[in-house]
Amino acid sequence: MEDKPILHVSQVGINFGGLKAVDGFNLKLYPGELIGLIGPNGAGKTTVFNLLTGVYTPTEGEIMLNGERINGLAPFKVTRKGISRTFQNVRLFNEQSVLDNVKVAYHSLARHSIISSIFRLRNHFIGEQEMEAKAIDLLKIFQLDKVKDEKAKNLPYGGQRRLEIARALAAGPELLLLDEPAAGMNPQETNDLMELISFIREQFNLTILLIEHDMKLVMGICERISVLDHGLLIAEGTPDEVRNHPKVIEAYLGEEVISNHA
Ligand SMILES: Nc1ncnc2c1ncn2[C@@H]1O[C@H](COP(=O)(O)OP(=O)(O)OP(=O)(O)O)[C@@H](O)[C@H]1O
Repeated sequence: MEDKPILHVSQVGINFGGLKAVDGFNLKLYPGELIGLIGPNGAGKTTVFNLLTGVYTPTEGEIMLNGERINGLAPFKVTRKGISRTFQNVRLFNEQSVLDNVKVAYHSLARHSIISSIFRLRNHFIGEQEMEAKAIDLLKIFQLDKVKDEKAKNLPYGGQRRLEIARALAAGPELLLLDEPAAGMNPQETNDLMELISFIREQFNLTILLIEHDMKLVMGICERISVLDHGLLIAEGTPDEVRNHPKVIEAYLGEEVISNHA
C-alpha cells in the first residue's frame, strides 16, 4: 500500500433541515483498494456518495482527492478530477442504444476538453471514431458488444447494471463509486459481478468504493469495510473485524445476520 491516500475525507457532515444525514465522516482510500461502505437503510451511504461527487456540498469537513480539496465542486468537474459513479437505481438513456450510452460519456468529456484545450488544460479532444472504438472495447469487457445497437431499456436488468458501470468507466476514473451494483441481481449474476469488479480494478488501475447490501459480495471482495448507522461511522476494519463488531451486530439486529452470509 502506498502512503498517500487517493481520497481523504475528514469530519465531513451534512444537514437536511434538522436531520444530520452524515456526521463527522472519515475515510481514507489508498490507490488500488476495494473498500465497502455498508449500513442499514437510511444510514447515509448514498449521501456520502453525493457528497463525494459534488451533488451535495458538505456543511462541515473536507474532501481531498489526490491532495486537492474538492468540497462542493460541480459534479462534472469532480468527474474530470477522476471520480465516477453508478447509481442505486440504474440511470441510463433508455431510448438510446447501448453504444450511445457509453459514447455519451466520452462526448461529455470531449466537450469539456475543447474548453480545456482553449485554456491549455490537460484534457484532449477525442475524435468521433476513436470514441466509438473505445466504447466498443469497453462494451466487450462487459459482454455487451453483441447488443451494442439494442436500446438500453431492452437489456435484461443485469445487463443494464453492467452498462452503467461501463459508462462510468468511459470517463476514465481513478476512483469508482458503485452504489449497490448487485441490487436486484440473482446469485449467478452477483457472482459474475464480483469477478467483473475484481477484473476491472486490475485492468483499469482503479480504486473502488462499494455500497452494497449483499453481504456475501461485500465480505467476499472488500479489503476493508466502513459501517455507517444514523449518519455516524460506527466501525471500520477488515470483513472479520466488522462482522464481529458489537455495534455492527446491534445496528443490524432484526435484519439479516451478517455472519450467516460470509
Ligand atoms: N436531499 C435530501 N433531503 C432530505 N433528506 C435527505 C436527502 N437525501 C437524503 N436524505 C435523508 O438522509 C438519510 C440518509 O439517506 P441515504 O439515502 O444516504 O441512506 P442510505 O444509507 O443510502 O440508505 P439506503 O440503504 O436505503 O439506500 C435518510 O434519512 C434520508 O431520508
